[in-house]
Parts: sequence; C-alpha cells; structure tokens
Amino acid sequence: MEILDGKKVSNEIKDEIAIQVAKMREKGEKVPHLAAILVGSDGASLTYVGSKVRSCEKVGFESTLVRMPSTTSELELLNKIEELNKNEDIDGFIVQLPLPPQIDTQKVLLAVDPDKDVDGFHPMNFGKMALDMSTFIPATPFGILELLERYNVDTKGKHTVVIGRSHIVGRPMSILMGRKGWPGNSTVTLTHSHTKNITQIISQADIVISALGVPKFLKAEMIKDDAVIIDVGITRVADDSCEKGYYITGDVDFENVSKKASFITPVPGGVGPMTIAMLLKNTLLARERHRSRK
Ligand SMILES: Nc1nc2c(c(=O)[nH]1)N[C@@H](CN(C=O)c1ccc(C(=O)N[C@@H](CCC(=O)O)C(=O)O)cc1)CN2
Repeated sequence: MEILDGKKVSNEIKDEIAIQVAKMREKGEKVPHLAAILVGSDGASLTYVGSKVRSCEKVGFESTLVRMPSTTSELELLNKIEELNKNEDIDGFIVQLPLPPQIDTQKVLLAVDPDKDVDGFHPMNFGKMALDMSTFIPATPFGILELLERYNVDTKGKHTVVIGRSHIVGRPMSILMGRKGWPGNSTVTLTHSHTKNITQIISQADIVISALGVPKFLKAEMIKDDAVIIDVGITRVADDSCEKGYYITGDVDFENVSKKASFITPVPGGVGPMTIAMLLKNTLLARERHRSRK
C-alpha cells in the first residue's frame, strides 16, 4: 500500500509555482493576483481562506481577502463580485462556499467573470471542462487528477466509483475520470443518496472516490483487494481533549481500509492540501491568459 501524500505533493507544486513567479518578477512582469470573498465567519471557511492567503504569500502571488458580514445581502455580494470582475489588477477570484442561506449560490457563481473564475464553477467553464476544452478545472478534482498522475496510478479501463454528486467534487470528478487521456479513460459510476445497492457497486470498484462527508463510511469489507481509495470527506468532530477542540476525519476507515488498498489518501494531508495548490495553479493560468491577451 502506498500513501498518496497530498501534503508533500502540494508543497512540491507550490515550489514549482514559486519558481515561475520568481522568473516573472525578474523580468519585471506582473505577478498573479488572487482575491477571495468570505461571507460570514464559519470556522472551517476561515481556515481554508486563511490557508489560501498564506499559500499566495508563500509562492509570491498578490492576494486580497474581502470579508463581508454573515448578514450580507445577495445584492451586496453581487456588487462586490462586479467590482472584482472590473478590477484589472485581479487575475482570478473565488467566493468561499458555503454561503449564508439568504444568498442564492447559483446566482453568485453565474456573476463571476468566467475569465477570472479560478474555482471553475461558472457554467461556461464547467461546460468547457465536460467538452474537453481548455479551462479552469475545479481545484479539488484537479488535485485528485494531479495526485493520480504524480503517483503513476493506472486509471485506463478501470471502474471508478464516485460517491456523492456535489457540484464542487463528485459531479466534475465523474466527468474527468471518464475523459479521454490519463488520468481518465475510466468507466465511471456516479453514486448518490438514491443509489440502490451502493455497497455492491463499491465492491466492484477499482478506484473509489468518496465525497460524502460521513465519517468512516467506507469500511475495509466494502472494497475490493488493491482498490485505489481517494478520501475527499473532511468532517470536524468536536472533541475537548484536542488542542483545537475538534479533530478531522474522512469518509474512510483509514486504519482498516489502508491494509487492503493499493493506494490511499489520508485525512488530513491528502486531497485537502491539493485543493489549495491547484487553486494557485489555476490563478497562474489566469495570469498567463490575461498577459497573452494584452
Ligand atoms: N469557493 C470554494 N469553496 C469551497 C471549496 C472550493 O474549492 N472553492 N472547497 C471546500 C473547502 N476548501 C477550499 O476552499 C478546502 C477544504 C479543505 C482543505 C484542507 O487543506 N484540509 C486539510 C484540513 C484542514 C482543516 O480543516 O483543519 C486537510 O485535509 O489536510 C483546503 C481547502 C469547500 N468550499
């Protein structure tokens, strides 16, 4: 069994990006500028946005954090998005999800200029991804592809079972694993809460990508020998005995599943850190596109 070490690979990717940014600076070129909008003060979202800003500093990007109160109206957020769309200094921006209930997420994602949509959530970019056109690929699925590639995991002709059909992970992942090329060329089953015989389907999988958010859902007896296991579930479990008051757990019963799998991602330190690294990669791509258009 080999661990797909997202922490290590994400640091390698950040180092590679930092070298490219240093070259841009040497040539007197503008460096990439990422902005993030955070509405409210959800603890996990604060952690992720903080990590995005720190990672920008690490690779030499400019960054802007826009914080808005949890009472922000949809119109106020749409106005802020329009401001960032028009700001020529910003190459790409993200709106941290989830949003408070008074705001329609779909309206918000549609308002982001597709050229600056480094999350790849705009329908135009999602459509391009589905049609194999060059675009911003959502950071978590992009990170999973990168991990599979860097660890040389064979995906051709394999049966991939994706658990969960969210717009951020499951849906795009199912499209990407079925695309031509590598990592891809896989036969994909997208499962969700209405899937019948889900355990039987999982037992036939060569690759399982779980994005359910149910701690320790995937047990050793559910998987095939030597299956590749990608754990996207990140749940914070309250525990006063931990320094932070909680611990993080994934969808996979790592201790037992790892004994049977060929490759497995840990939580923490697997897919999560890759999400941030690939967001930086998308922002670099946005800068390169903007430069070549001028
Ligand atoms: N606009 C977006 N919102 C959200 C996205 C996204 O891609 N764009 N994805 C998730 C949250 N997310 C990034 O935003 C994210 C999740 C987890 C991690 C991460 O590094 N996790 C660590 C554990 C960190 C912790 O919770 O203490 C790990 O798994 O090792 C990074 C980014 C939803 N929203």
